[in-house]
Amino acid sequence: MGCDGGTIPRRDELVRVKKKPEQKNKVADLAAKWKLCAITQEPLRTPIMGCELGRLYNKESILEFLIDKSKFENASGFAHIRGLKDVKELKLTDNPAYQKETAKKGDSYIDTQTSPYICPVVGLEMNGTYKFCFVWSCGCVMSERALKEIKSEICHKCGKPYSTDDMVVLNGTETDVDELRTNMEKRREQAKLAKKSKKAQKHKATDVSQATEINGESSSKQPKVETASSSASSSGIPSTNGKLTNGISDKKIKLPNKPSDSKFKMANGKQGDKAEKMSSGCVLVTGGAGFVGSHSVIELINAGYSVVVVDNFINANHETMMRIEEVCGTTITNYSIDLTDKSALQDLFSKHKFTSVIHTAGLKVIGESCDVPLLYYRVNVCGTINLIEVMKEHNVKNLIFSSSASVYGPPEYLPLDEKHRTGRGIKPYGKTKQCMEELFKDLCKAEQGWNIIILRYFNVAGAHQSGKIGDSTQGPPAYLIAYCAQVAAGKRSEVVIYGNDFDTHDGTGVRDYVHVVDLAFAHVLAQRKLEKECGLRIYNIGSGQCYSVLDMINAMSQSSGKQVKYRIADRRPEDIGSFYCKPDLALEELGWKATKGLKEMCEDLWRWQSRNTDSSPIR
Ligand SMILES: O=c1ccn([C@@H]2O[C@H](COP(=O)(O)OP(=O)(O)O[C@H]3O[C@H](CO)[C@H](O)[C@H](O)[C@H]3O)[C@@H](O)[C@H]2O)c(=O)[nH]1
Repeated sequence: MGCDGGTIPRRDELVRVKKKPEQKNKVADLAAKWKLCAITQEPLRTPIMGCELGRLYNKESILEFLIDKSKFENASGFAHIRGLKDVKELKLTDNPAYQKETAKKGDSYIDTQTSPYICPVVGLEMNGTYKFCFVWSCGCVMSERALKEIKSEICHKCGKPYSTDDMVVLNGTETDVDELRTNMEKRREQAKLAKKSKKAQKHKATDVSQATEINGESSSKQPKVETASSSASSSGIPSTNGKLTNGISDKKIKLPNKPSDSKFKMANGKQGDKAEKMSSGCVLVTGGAGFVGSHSVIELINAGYSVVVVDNFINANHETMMRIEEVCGTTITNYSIDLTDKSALQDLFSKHKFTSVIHTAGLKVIGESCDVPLLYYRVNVCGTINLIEVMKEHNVKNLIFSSSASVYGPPEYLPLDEKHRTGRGIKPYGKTKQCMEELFKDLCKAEQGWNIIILRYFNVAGAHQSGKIGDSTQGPPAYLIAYCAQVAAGKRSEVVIYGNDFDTHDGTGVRDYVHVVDLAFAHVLAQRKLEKECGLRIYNIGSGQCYSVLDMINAMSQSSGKQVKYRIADRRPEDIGSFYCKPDLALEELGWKATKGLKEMCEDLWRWQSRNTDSSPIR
């Protein structure tokens, strides 16, 4: 019975042997690297981004990461990503043989051999078996074999020149990553030096011109910061007899007190100061480093307001703040705060006495909002709710809100007036705006004392006349006119016209374009309206003028002196033929109307575009 005769133990039961190291599942590792986002480990989906160390990410995850790094346990591993400028949207080539179904079998089965993407030159699949790279300057992805075979310094996919230092190996070996890190540091150091030398040159130029002035030519000139008119003229804004561009007389600029010390970290690296608490109050501009925000800050300062800026600087640039200061000739207190961080907002409001808030911050790309609606609702809606709650806590009840004409959806009649119904047939971006509009209406009904002006922007175009401020949003342009400017500048090969069979004068889509400086001035007039306790008001901010896609292409060709190439393609799904407004109410109640036409829009945009190429600090 049993084992009484004795069981002979095996050697490994008697002798302690060194355990073999646990074998890594190489297949799973490969799948993770090439199919999952490096930060969140979620399946990769377009738009896919690449960093300078060659890792792959979902754009949504990058945005989430930049908004709140504390949520990510592995944040330290991605410290090299400080903003959207530190990642590139990858231009991948679809694999015609790839079947989505194969890859959609869930967690249990990941086929590492088929990939949705291939090398555009030699057709190899991007599945981890072969080495793949992307070009940092243009984002085009191809296999290493293709690069060896072509041996050219022109990108085969987009035709732009590149250098070998520009190549980023995707999911490379440790040695590759070390090399990439060195290249990244070199690239960043070079950018820093270029910025420094540009600044030094500018100072030199200013010193020379000041010396000339002191030497007699114009020594009677007032220092730049004293009046709005002087800052206006320095920025190229026509200012005659102390009047601003829009015919309203200017006042002295109220300079914010110089910051000294505080627990607050200001975005411009300066320290805040409790003594700075302004008794007279000032205007808070959220998203003040963004496209509309930055121009609004300039117009507000020109009109004599004190301004504080908050921005999360994810999609905006610190350089923009410096340029606004340069254009206005004054320092601007600005903080790097995300509106989803309520406690940071509370700190900010207890530090400053704001009289009103101009709320331009938010995510704004319609197409992207369809891919990542949750993010859009969280940033646009939750961020705004945080802001409103904190405003209420501090009894700040004056608000100007950046809404969008996209709340109207397909027009039932034209031109669109403010009574046109909203909310039907609109995309998530428009829905977030609509949602906030409804909240404001309900809030004003329920609680006394709120003054809220909703500005529904039509198609914003142009840039500041100085050529220093414009739309510095990262990534490919999300709207037509910026696209035209990039084609003129040679950054893109052609404009794709989405449909030429609309019921319009030339068959291409017609829109209502408004110059960003005009639009910014609408915020100044809205601010004045708020001061008169206006309750809830909604205004269309458009020119009321219609221009087609071809009109825009021709105008940009003229302003730039370069032929903007185009080709006709199918309509975008659900695209609208004509979309323009009746801006009469804004004229009646705010005294606002667009003053700048198509030519000025294109000329100003071209000035900005041609001075801000990839080599400049604003990328
Ligand atoms: O590469 C392009 C881009 C656009 N278009 C066409 O150009 C016109 C304008 O298109 P945009 O994408 O520039 O602008 P939309 O009118 O579609 O949407 C814009 O206007 C809205 C308000 O009306 C919102 O403000 C929104 O954020 C903004 O992108 C349309 O006819 C469109 O089909 C092209 O032909 N090719």
